[in-house]
Amino acid sequence: MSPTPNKKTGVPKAATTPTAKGKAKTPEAQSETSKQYILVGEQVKGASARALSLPTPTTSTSKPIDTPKVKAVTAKPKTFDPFAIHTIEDSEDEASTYKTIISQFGIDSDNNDEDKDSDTKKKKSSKKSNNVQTTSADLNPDFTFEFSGGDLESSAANANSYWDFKAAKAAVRGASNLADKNGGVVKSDFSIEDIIERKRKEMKAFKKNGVKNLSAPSQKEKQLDETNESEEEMEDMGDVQMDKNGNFIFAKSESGSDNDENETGGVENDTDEENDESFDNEDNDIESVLANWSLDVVDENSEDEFSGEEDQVTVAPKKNQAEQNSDDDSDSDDETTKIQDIVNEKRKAEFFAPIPEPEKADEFEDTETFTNFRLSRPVLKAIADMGYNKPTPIQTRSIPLALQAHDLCVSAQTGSGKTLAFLIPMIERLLYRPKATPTIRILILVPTRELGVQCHSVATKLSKYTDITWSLCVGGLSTKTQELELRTRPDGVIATPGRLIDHIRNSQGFSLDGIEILVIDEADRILEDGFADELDEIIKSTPRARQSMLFSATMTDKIEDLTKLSLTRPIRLFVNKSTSLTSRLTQEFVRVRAHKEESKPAMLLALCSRTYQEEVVIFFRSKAAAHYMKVMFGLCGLKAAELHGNLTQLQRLESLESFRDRESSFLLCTDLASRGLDIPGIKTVINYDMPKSYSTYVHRCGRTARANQSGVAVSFVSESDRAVLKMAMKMSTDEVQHRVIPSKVVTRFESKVDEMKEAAKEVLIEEQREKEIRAVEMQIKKVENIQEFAEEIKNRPRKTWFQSAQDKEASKQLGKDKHRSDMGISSAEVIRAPIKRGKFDGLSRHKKRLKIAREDDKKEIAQMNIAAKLAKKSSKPTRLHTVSEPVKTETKSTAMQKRKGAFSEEKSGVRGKKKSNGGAANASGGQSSSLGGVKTGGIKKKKISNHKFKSLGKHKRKR
Ligand SMILES: Nc1ncnc2c1ncn2[C@@H]1O[C@H](COP(=O)(O)OP(=O)(O)OP(=O)(O)O)[C@@H](O)[C@H]1O
Repeated sequence: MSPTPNKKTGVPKAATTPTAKGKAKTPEAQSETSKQYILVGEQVKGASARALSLPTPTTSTSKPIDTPKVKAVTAKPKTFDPFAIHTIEDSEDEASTYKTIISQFGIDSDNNDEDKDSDTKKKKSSKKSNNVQTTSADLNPDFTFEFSGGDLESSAANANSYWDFKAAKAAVRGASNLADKNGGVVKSDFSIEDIIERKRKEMKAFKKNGVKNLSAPSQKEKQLDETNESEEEMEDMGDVQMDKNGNFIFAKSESGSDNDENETGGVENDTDEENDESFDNEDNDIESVLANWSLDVVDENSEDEFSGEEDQVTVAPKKNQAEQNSDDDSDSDDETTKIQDIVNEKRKAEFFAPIPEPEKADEFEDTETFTNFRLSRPVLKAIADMGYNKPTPIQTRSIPLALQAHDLCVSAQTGSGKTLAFLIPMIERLLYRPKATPTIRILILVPTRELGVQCHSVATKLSKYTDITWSLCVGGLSTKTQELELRTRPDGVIATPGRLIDHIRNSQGFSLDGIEILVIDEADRILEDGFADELDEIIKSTPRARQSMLFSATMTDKIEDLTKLSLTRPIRLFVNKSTSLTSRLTQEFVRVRAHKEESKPAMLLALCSRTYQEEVVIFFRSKAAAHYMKVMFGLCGLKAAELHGNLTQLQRLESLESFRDRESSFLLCTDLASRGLDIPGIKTVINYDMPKSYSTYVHRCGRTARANQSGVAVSFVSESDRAVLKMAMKMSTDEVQHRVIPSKVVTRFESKVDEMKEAAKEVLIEEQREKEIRAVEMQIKKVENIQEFAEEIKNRPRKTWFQSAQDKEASKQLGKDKHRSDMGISSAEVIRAPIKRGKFDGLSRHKKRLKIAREDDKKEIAQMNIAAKLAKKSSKPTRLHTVSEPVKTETKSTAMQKRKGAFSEEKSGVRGKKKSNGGAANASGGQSSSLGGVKTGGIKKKKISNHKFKSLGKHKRKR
């Protein structure tokens, strides 16, 4: 059986062509296709050109891969929905079939977890082995990958343990001390919960008896009370300020925003500048959209019209397509856009490789199981253990291409399974690595620590039956532990950019020279300004001949951004429109009128106490607001966890754990949690503050309605949020809903909030004191340590930092600026002036050249557009008097020409003649000629003024 080569690529079709639906292959056939698969790898052009040791799964002995025997499940149940939740009732028959297979072939049943662990341990101890078969010796040689994805009970269990915090928690800085304190369990030693609970009880007692049941203040508190006697009327508590009436003021400045959560000191922000601009332009249109909402019928201010207790939910009318198009048309210059599109498409066609033929056809849409990818047995078994039976569309498309070592640029909806789409092929390829010298071959970059923890957890699970090792290098975890781990040269490293650079610079012997596959998850985020310097440094440290894969739900295909990554003819796989949300998501909007902004806490409490009571993620624009609401929720008796950059790493992990384990019903967070986090079962996302960019909105909403589940996204929309609202309505394929919380209810909750204000203030003050005490204790401990280990500290090699303090501040500032613009914080609210950065600051020569080239390209496109416009203009019949009319607009380049003196003047005169004679500016050089021709009247005026300036000194000119 010889593979049929693909006409274009020479790649044998058999390698990527799935078997017919439901058909299982005999072991012989499987082994045959495995042989073909090896051939495929050898023939892949890009792969061989890069001379990787991982391009395709092949052993050093060139033995055919020992692929699993696929046993046909004869009575194949109805077509499988990959995401369907299998209940015992609907799958009883299937379950019995599987159980027979399980007992027959020794696949782990639910009580076999320990065995699995011991299997893994065994494998770890025999890691030095040089052959993939050695690992599979630990496995049942008769393992069968069944179509339904294995033991259903264990899949359900696995679904809940997608996240595993144990490793991360154990690696948290100083975790061992905490474990000692807490009897072996790693737990943070300070929690605000106790303070809130105490205050809540006091409030209750006060309400009941009219007496404030104050607990006796501790000695430390007494001391602090004395020192704080001279407190100012306005208390500054870091993020939250309080006026003398006890009202909290959330600083709109950067102090409250979650600016330092990513590993660079940048912010969790979103670059969608183009969209932002168009939002601004469209601002007026939204009036009509809002007016169309049944606000005339239901007004939260009018009690008579709506005096019931239930929220009213109505459908917000959507403009029809024609109206939408006409709106869009009026916003943009048709001709210019068309030309831009053509130019862009041309550049993209040159930059991206065409999708190889087999993937073009929809044949993979029907891929029944993971076996069709010819994956090795250990990988298939791990997939089955995790409960996955059918690849999602993005997995179907990207796995075969990734296995063939192509560079990929992938965009697919949130929750569509992108993590497995890159992990499966990487693990498969790692199985065939040369093992003589351990090398770090894979690098996965993620923007946030939590995403790193999650990805590490999935990678570890998928590698369960292999000897592949992973290391997690993210901020907040012990650098020492990571350093030791990196010395063992794990096969793959999952890292946040900042921590990775710290290791590149300071961990002895650590380098990225051996990297063969680079994956950037949430790539559009990492390509943003906040990470620019880090990314440059990382890319420089990895070999050019590597495979690179970029993934995101809002992936950019802007070539300007992608060139930074030195990709090799990447394939663009955009499975869904990158800005569209799943149709299983219901979008609701709650209008917040300008004078009702201060009612938002009450509205949120009303919503969470009455309507959305469980598995709710709430996004705030600042850490301070999230924390304050956490106190309010606590005082109301609602169990809420918080997740933002003001918490320690351990607290962050604990929050996630408590939310994941349903100990807390609400997760109050900043955009730190907006990307990538996969917590099964989230039912609702609430945008307490609407983000300013639509792509952030997409990522936030994407925390629910994942993996074929449905969900609701509720957003509070203020006057200033109209742009995103309009975009959301435009992009939504379904109707969006308008929710009105009755004013009676809001008023009731407002008085509750008023009642709690004093208690909340006390909680925050108490917390602040606790923190101060701890800070002093830490300081004392630090001094003691310095004294005790002075000699050792002196002898340590000096750490070098990627950025000087000034640089760090500058890039932080950049990020903050971006965050402010994303969150719509006006410059008037900004306290510090932004630090200016030179255009080419921190860029290598190569990068500088690229940037210049890109700018040149931009200029060229702009000039072409102008030329086209003028050509269009000149083709129109001209009114006689227009010839002598002065021209209002002028481009920079013509102004420059004019400054060049007599020669250029003469030239422009000639051009002017050309124009008036010929009329139409021809394409070749027509651009400047047409410009010169039209603007004769204007030139003279401008020229005089230029001369006037020239005769002045530089400083005078400025004035
Ligand atoms: N083949 C599959 N069958 C069933 N469930 C799957 C499959 N692949 C992934 N999943 C599940 O889908 C969920 C979402 O996966 P994942 O986190 O990879 O999504 P994503 O596309 O990366 O989302 P985001 O864009 O938000 O990062 C996970 O809970 C995962 O367990």
